[in-house]
Amino acid sequence: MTTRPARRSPRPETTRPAAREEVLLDVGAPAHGGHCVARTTDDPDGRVIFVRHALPGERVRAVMTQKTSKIWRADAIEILSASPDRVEPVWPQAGPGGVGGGELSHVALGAQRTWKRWVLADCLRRIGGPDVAQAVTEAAGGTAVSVEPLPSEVRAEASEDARTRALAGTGTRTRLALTADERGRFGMHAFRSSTVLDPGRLPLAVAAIADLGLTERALWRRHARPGSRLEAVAPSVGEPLVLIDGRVLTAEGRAASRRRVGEVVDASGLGLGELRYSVHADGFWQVHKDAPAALVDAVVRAVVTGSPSGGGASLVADRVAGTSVLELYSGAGLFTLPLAAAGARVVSLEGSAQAVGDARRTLHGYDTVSLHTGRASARAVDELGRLDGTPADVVVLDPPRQGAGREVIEAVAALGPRRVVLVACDPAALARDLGSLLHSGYTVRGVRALDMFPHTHHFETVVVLDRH
Ligand SMILES: C[S@@+](CC[C@H](N)C(=O)[O-])C[C@H]1O[C@@H](n2cnc3c(N)ncnc32)[C@H](O)[C@@H]1O
Repeated sequence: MTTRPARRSPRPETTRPAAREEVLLDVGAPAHGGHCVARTTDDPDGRVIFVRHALPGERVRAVMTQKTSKIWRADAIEILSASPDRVEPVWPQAGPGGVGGGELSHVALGAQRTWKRWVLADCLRRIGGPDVAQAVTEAAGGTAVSVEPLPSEVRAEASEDARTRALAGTGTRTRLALTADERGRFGMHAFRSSTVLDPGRLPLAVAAIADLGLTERALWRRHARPGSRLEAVAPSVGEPLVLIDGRVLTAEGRAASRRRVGEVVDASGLGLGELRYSVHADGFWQVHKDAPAALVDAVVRAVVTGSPSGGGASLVADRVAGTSVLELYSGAGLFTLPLAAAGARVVSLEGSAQAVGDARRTLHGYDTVSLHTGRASARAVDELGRLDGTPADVVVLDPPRQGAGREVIEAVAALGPRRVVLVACDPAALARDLGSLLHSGYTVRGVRALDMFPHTHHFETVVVLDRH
């Protein structure tokens, strides 16, 4: 997810307990959503409390933050016995009672990936069921799927400089959203709340955004009303842009003449050189600076070889030519371009007309591509999935957080492509979508998980399935 944190529906205001209530908790395994399962120390069989800012194996003092008939939540405020994986948080303002979006910043980066690995396996088992869990484990070589770091984190974690290692996973977000408080100062929402807090120096953002002083400088406040939304974008080509309530500004705060930015993705590992995109500054684009290249590599390899991993530069141009691909949830054409450049015929479907407009600009030179605007549905899959009357060879899906859902997945299976490549930013939705595919004649061939959102609980998974 994400992604630029996707536009959200109105924030669920946490049902805070009327009086402050503190509890002592023994913390168990991580659960999907960035918290751990915990129970009070005096009642190990008692009701589960989902605790944030803690680590498995810790004993913590926590303050209850939500108590409903369905869920009890708490924030760890004092660590009574600390996990060896606990570190000085890279973003203290995202700690207990703080802003959302950095909920794992107290966890060593390697342990964050172990956490996500556990959550993926747990979702596959609990939500997908034993067949789904087993199919994915077998495709991963008989073990739980590892969540891999992206190149920036690999470099930072291997650094000889302790400070660089400690800051690994920071400075990588090229998109960021803020909201103005009642005084017009830009900040971030507290977790599950409409309250706007000062997020500090925005450590997860790339330097080009962090250096804009978005939360401090009067330059930006001048354009704000209470509740104003600010989006900052640091593209791979050119200067950053700042959008305040849709108005586009340069890094100096002057009105900008462009709404689109250029993005370049290095696909030389696939033998495709540099891919050039044109995208609206407020449109969807993968937020980690390494994510577009990592995902393009995984998805194109998956389409061609059945495995999202591996090397071999010349593999694409040799083997994708003539392949027909139906791509659903195609955004601004992140995967459409390399697939077309490699010689595939691509029919893509995307819900946002603006994103399809961007893809048209990027892909204007390709007559092997047909771009459609519309909602992914069984009917759309049926209508678009046959190229020259023959079902597409491969279907690529990269749905939003809620997943593709049974209707779309069953329509894909009914179309009968020989291969399906499913990209998922939510492991629970992935488990559901995989369950539908496995029960419709597909088998898992390859899987890869990428830590595209360090210091949060989010990650991305690419799964390849072949028809049996
Ligand atoms: C996770 S993004 C992936 C985009 C692209 N693959 C990328 O990585 O840049 C999901 C995309 O699905 C689109 N979308 C969301 N719901 C949709 C729906 N019901 N039908 C079609 N597209 C949808 C969104 O506009 C967004 O562009």
